[in-house]
Amino acid sequence: MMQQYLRIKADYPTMLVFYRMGDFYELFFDDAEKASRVLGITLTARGTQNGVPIKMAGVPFHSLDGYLAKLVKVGESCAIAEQIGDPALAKGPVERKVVRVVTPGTLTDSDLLPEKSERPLLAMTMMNNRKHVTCGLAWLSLASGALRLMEFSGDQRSVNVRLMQELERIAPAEILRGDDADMFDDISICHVNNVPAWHFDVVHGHKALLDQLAVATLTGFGAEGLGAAFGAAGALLRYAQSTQGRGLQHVKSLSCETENEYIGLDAATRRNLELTETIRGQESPTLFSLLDHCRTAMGSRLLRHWLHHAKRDQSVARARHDAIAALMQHDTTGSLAYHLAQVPDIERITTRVALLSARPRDLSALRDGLQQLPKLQHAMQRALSHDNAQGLLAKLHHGLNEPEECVSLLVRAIMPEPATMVRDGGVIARGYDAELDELRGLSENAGQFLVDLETRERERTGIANLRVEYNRVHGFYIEVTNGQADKVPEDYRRRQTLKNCERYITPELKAFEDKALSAQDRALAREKMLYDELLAALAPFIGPLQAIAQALAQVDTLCALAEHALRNNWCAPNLVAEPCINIVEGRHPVVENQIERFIANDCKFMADRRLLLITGPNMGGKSTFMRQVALITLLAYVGSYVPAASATIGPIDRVFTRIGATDDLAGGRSTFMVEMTEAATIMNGATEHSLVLMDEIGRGTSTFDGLALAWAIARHLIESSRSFTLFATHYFELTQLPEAHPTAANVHLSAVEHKDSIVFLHAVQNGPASQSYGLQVAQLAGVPQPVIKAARKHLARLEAQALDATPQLDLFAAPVADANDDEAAPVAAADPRAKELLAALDDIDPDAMTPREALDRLYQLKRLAQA
Ligand SMILES: Nc1ncnc2c1ncn2[C@@H]1O[C@H](COP(=O)(O)OP(=O)(O)OP(=O)(O)O)[C@@H](O)[C@H]1O
Repeated sequence: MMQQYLRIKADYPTMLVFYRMGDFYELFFDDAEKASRVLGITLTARGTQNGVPIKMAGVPFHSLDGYLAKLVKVGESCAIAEQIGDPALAKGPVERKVVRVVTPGTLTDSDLLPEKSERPLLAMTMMNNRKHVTCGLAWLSLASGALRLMEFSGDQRSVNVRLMQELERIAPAEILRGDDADMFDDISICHVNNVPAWHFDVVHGHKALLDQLAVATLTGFGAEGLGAAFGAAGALLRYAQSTQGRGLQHVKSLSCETENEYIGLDAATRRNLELTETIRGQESPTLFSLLDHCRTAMGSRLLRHWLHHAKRDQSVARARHDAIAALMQHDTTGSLAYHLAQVPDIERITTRVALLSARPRDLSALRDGLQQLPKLQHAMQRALSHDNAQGLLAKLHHGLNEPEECVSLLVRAIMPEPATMVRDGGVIARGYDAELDELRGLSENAGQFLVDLETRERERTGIANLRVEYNRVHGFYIEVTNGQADKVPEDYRRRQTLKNCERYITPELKAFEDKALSAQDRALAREKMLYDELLAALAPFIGPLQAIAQALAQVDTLCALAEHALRNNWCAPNLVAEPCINIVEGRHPVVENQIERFIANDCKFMADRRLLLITGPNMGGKSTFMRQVALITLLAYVGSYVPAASATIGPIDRVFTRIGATDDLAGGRSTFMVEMTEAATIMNGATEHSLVLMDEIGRGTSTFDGLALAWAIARHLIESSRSFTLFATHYFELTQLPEAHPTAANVHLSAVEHKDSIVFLHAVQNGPASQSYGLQVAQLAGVPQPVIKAARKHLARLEAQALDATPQLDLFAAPVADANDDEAAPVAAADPRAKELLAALDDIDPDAMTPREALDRLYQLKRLAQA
């Protein structure tokens, strides 16, 4: 047996091999140790190898999926070796074979997959031509069958940056790369697998794609001219097929993403805008958690995809705006939502049908879900009459046509409420197969036979409490209590003795038992065969079912967006050709739901107003305002309505953000390093169609370095990038920028002082802020009074000094003398007037003065100070 195990293990050296032994799956050697550590199962030993005990750990067969889920979550891959031979016939160990391989990127089991997100498998390769590098990506969501390719090139550095951005966007669960590649060593976002480099052969990859899609050319998919991406696709398909142990008949189409198809969002921006994950890595509150009113998991997954993939092409978003308008106007969302809630995850069920792993309840749910389609079409009818809806909604309406042949097959074949597993029987409907019905009849009629037999035997023996019964272990028997045992006839054979009774069998009952049990076995075998045939018969419907799933997902997502827009009074954005962003009374979509009274703010960018310098107190709402502008812009391009009174937005190619300072200690970068890396990305990538958010750049270093950098960065953005930029800062010196640069303007968030405290108005107003209220905010935050007092004193001194310094901005003036010293002396060193004052004070002997002299001296000191 161990030899057999080692043979299997040799084929799957990097995976955990689960080896079926009776009711358990066992792991051995290092696999056992790792599994026991990750899963918390007991590590034991069995036998020895070369005198060393063989480590072993096992899990019961019925709880395998739960354990697999845990392992996959931590990035482990597993191979499941089942017994495939018949133990009764086997000489030596039963034959075993790996029937299933589970890896993080190739999951299709509903128990192992997250419902609302995809877990794509991605293959990547880089081809070098002198200094020119081309990166090819291919990725596949096995659970939906969506296969995508992409290629980009440039010098090594720019390709690396781009690659990281794409990986953040695609968020693969598992990455494949050639075992010769050393350039992707620093990828830490998911599990990376090395496969032989020759798997990435371009010619072979091209052929693999043609075979997979059953076409003669890839031109129709827009894939002409690709190279490296074909190589990646070849490696990807080979790996995916090997894990499933069969072809991938649901992977039927291909889409090629072009470089500039989507509004570019780099990794930091996706995080900062909290699209689908908060900055702390939680699921809510995010834009996705806010908008996800979807009734199906397909809709939720599509919404998540849309949020990360806003297309630059305005017509895509416009068609969605029109569809939402139609759904809102005719108040169709309620009835649509009701019917959508009855629809199962048709996309993933279809995949399991294609992989022949669909369970009976998948098929009954598919049947019931498909029967909702006419009702959904009916519910959409009214919205269709809306003028704007001729486009997208009409297409989707058509896409929901019921596949009658498929539904009628499922209705005929599957019981209304089938059993969970085919092996338990009770799955195939009555009337579908005459032979099955007959076999079932035989075992089901047993009930009547047994009742009759019981009556007859009671009469024959005169035992009134005699019972005929059945259990799984002993089969059929006649039970007689001990007191009546003397009445038992000759032909009763004892089967079992219990404390109070005896159990017997008769020749007649034995003959019946043989017939009934064999009929049951045959019925189960027949059902299994019919079920397999049914899955095969469903194969032609895979394409149409995938199309229906896509239409359903879109209807669901649009319906969710319409519902949110209705409930929160959002408006339809207007996407235009001239460069501008004009938001009137905009709100932050997430924050407006969290606080009672959100103050709406306008934001206006146009050709001659490109950079807004935002000043204002801490807590004044600067970050919220900047984020809301980015989110409204993005939402408009996603195709959603937006939280504003009106929004007119021109072409946008990328959104960049530099918000908040976080350490990347794991990545070995300090706060300031992260800040500057992000700023560098922005200045290298932003164009005049980009929207840039810069929040307090430069605060991670010394005041003067920071101020100098912030100044230079702002100037670069104004003069070179010419992007639409929101630039929040606490450096008041920067508010002078608009004087020299007319495309920059000052705005500020206002606050008013009330006694010693401060009230934030959260309203964006023109012009720079007058003060920063840092101490008041610190007081609000509970900083102890003595500290506030000391700070206030120190601030007064610093301000006095600043007044004396050159009024013009002088970045490289000498820094303040010892700022920690509480005494006046160091100040005197810097100021000749103070020196004079101090000298005059020194001259005074208060004890030797009359009150009159003292008063005179006081006036003299005052004059000195004012001189
Ligand atoms: N427009 C608004 N209407 C009502 N409340 C708001 C508004 N904007 C912000 N707030 C509230 O003020 C809080 C602080 O906002 P925000 O973080 O944007 O301030 P900030 O100016 O960026 O502060 P800091 O300079 O300290 O980063 C938010 O948590 C929110 O509750």
